[in-house]
Amino acid sequence: MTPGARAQAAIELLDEIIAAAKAGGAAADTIIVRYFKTRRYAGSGDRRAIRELVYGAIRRAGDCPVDGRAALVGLARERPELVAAFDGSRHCPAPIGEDEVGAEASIIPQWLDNRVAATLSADELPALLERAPLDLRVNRLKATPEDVLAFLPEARPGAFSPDALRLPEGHPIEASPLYAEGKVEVQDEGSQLIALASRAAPGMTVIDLCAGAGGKTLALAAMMGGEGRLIACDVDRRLMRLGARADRAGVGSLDMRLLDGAREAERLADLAGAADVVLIDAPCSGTGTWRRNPEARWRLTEARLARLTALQARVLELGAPLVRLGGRLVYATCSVLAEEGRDRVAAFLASHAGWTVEELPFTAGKADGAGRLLNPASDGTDGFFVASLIRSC
Ligand SMILES: C[S@@+](CC[C@H](N)C(=O)[O-])C[C@H]1O[C@@H](n2cnc3c(N)ncnc32)[C@H](O)[C@@H]1O
Repeated sequence: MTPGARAQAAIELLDEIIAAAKAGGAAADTIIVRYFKTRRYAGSGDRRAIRELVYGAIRRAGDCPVDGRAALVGLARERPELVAAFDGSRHCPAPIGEDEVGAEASIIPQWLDNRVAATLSADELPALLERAPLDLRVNRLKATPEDVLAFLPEARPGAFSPDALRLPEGHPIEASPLYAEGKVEVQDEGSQLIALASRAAPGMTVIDLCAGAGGKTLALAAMMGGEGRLIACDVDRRLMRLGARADRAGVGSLDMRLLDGAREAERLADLAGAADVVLIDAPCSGTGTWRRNPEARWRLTEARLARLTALQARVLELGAPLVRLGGRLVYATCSVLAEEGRDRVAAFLASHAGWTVEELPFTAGKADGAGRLLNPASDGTDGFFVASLIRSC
């Protein structure tokens, strides 16, 4: 494909991605895979180049551009070599008009500027959109970091988590026997710290209330060393993928509960006051993971954020009664917004007597209300808020 045809393909893809973001449709990655399935003439070099253009345009636009052309013209204003691809020939985009400026460059959607500024400084913002590193968690059920390092000398130990290793970008770890044998999981070091915050240990009863596909459940299982009771719950069917992942990771017994969103409390009634640890990795805006998912900025709206904060309050209400006296409630979000993190926990503490705040077992992040806030610039992790509360009566 010519540079112009690649630019045209990028515009078409961006049009679809923008429409999907506005309508709550498929993710950018899914749209790109689908697009190339029906265009076999695009070789691997074309695909790589088009993908790079699409993500370049997404990363530089905090607000959703009016259309794909505006998104790519904005990128071309920063990359003069791309302007020539707009030459108007067959299968190529029309030349860029003199007064055509394209989508504005920004990191944060304008409506969120002040809210992000409440927790992060201006020099911490660019890292929210920089490429994420490739982190591994060594699965202690099957290996030690030393075992893994012997096979992966290119890996570097993480800065905070004893089980974290960082690989060079693009490393094909998923093709490695270490991965196939369940000795390592791909997991951001920040996610590993959320599991560590739980202080889960052998013999405990641990509930992962919002387990998703089980990334943190597997980390909890490794901390428990195969002893105790681990219960993974979620309202989303992707929880069912956890069985195969747990087998690969050598997790012996795991209670999986697919919850009905309207009747969760009923399904959890037998666990009231029973848990040493309840982890609530709450559904959130994902502002801390924009570097992996930059188009999520185009999907977030004021109304969606309000629905999420209400849901966060609800899952806290659901999880708190499951904690035994002296047990621990760990609340986390992969968001840097105060309303999803420190304000959520402050509201919980203000309306629930008998909970005390506990120090977290790591130094990453900065103090933020009752918890700590990790961010890519200072910690090299995704952005996370996490707090640990102990039930005292
Ligand atoms: C941040 S994700 C969890 C990610 C997961 N812990 C991991 O490490 O991969 C939040 C999860 O909360 C789940 N969720 C939303 N509402 C819920 C509810 N009422 N009860 C339990 N889980 C809920 C979502 O389905 C989603 O999987």
